[in-house]
Amino acid sequence: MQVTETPLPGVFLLEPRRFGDDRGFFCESWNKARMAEAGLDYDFVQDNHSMSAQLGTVRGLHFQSPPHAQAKLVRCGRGVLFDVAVDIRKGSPTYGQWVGYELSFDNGKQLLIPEGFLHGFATRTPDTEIIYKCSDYYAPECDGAVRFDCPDLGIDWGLSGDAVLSEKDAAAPVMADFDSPFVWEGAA
Ligand SMILES: Cc1cn([C@H]2C[C@H](O)[C@@H](COP(=O)(O)OP(=O)(O)O[C@H]3O[C@@H](C)C(=O)[C@@H](O)[C@H]3O)O2)c(=O)[nH]c1=O
Repeated sequence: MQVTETPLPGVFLLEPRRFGDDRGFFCESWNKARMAEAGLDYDFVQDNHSMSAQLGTVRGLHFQSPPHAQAKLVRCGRGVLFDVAVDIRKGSPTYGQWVGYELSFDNGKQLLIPEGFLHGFATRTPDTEIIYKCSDYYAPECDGAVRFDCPDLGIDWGLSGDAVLSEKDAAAPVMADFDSPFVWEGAA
């Protein structure tokens, strides 16, 4: 597993080693003990899998607030998506900054997003599947969102038309109207 920290400290790009043979490939997409040795010690308790039919679907930007905040380990099961993390920890030197990476079935890359970040993605192919591990269970009462196209964030999603959104995501507030429940606890 190649592990690379992104420009947002705490957010990591993971590239599992793929063992190819005549049948296809094999990879370990998560190995708790090995990742703990690399400093990424997470207890994931829920796996999520969604499919977005239309190219240009955006899900996000989402978070769960404490006491049910979630770290997530994200990968693409089919097609291509653009995955984004945004720092929303008040007082963080990188508050409001984002990183985005193309995750695809072909490249096998994964994004590790800790608590205190928004997460969202845009699909770059039809019928795109995302699979992600979460460090806490779904808690709808802690569910929150920020508009994916908030001008203060200025995320370049690479969309060629209007995004396909859920009603909930279309009604999400922009950063200026959003009071983050997360506070930066200092450099690790
Ligand atoms: C997230 C979630 C949803 N649901 C249900 C609630 C609802 O009826 C249906 C669809 O939920 P949503 O519209 O919130 O699904 P979606 O917009 O795909 O939400 C997800 O987006 C990505 C970007 C994330 O990071 C996730 O944490 C999650 O927020 O699934 C669960 O049962 N468990 C879950 O963990």
